[in-house]
Amino acid sequence: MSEHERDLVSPEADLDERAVEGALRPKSLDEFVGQERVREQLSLVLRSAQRRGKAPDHILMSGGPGLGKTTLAMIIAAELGSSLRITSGPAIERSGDLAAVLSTLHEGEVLFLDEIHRMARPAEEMLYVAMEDFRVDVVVGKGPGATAIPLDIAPFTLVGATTRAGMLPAPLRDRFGFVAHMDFYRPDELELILRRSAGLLGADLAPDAAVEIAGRSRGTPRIANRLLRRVRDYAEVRGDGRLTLETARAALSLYEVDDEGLDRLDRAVLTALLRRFRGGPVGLSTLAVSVGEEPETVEVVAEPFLVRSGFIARTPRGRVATAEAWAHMGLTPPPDAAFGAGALFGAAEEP
Ligand SMILES: Nc1ncnc2c1ncn2[C@@H]1O[C@H](COP(=O)(O)OP(=O)(O)OP(=O)(O)O)[C@@H](O)[C@H]1O
Repeated sequence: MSEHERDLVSPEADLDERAVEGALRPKSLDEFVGQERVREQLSLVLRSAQRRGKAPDHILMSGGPGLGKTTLAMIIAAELGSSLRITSGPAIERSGDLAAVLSTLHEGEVLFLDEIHRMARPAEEMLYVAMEDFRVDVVVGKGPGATAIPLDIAPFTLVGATTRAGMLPAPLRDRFGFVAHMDFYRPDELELILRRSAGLLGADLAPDAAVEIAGRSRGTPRIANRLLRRVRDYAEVRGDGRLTLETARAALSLYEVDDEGLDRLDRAVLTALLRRFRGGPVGLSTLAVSVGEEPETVEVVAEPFLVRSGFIARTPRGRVATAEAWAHMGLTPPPDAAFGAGALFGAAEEP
């Protein structure tokens, strides 16, 4: 499977794609589609801070890639009328890296720290103090002679983002005044996002084509916008430029993204599980070998969405196809199919 094919339904983006995405980002909370609860909560946090004339509490956003965390961080800064500084956990390898960022912040600035769970441990401790007391202790010298020189920093608001809130140490989590949990988007929300993006791209998107693309976008705005760009390409080259239902279907079938948003790898895994292993249970490695992939690829790339969509269940005895998987692939389950024989009943998840 080529990189390009897989990229179509991956929730991650490379630098080139992020540059393209910039043009499609909503600029205010009102423009931000979906996540109603988060939007309402956030709006309250920001308004009350503005009334008090203070920087709002630190904000943690948790949720998968492509759900709009960076976009929201930009909106927070814009709503507060302040500027945004962006860094990420992997970029902070030593506490000095963090000290350099913190000590150059201006009053009221918003610091967006993406993938905060991947920050170096010593930097974490420095961040605790900075968040609570707006102070950085800079250590000068080494060994027994080392001394910590306290340095005041400007009051700021930290916006941390993580795909795994559970992986954050409790002392760090506790220092956030508000945690925004970002969920996958409903198809009607994705439809709105697609219409908005089409408008910005100057594309003529038919309402039923928006429904079609939304249904294949895995609940993720980034994937929706990406599929929209591919359908637009197709419409421009092979059609008259209009994004009709027919064009959307033809384009997505060419790119092998099916009506549930499964791509070739997803379908290969399901086909192997159903045809070769009669729906399982089968171990991850055996399943991976049968589709010619590394177990890790199957586990990390394909499985999470297959499990989330209810096509595969992870049981202590291995992977099992559900009734939905048989139906989606247009196959008839054998009478002794695992999902019917109580294999799923009461089964705990495999670690
Ligand atoms: N609620 C939304 N309304 C409209 N567009 C959205 C929304 N959420 C995300 N998008 C669009 O989806 C794309 C990806 O969003 P964003 O970069 O904010 O995701 P992210 O959660 O920060 O992802 P990552 O963790 O990979 O950085 C952007 O082009 C953005 O404009």
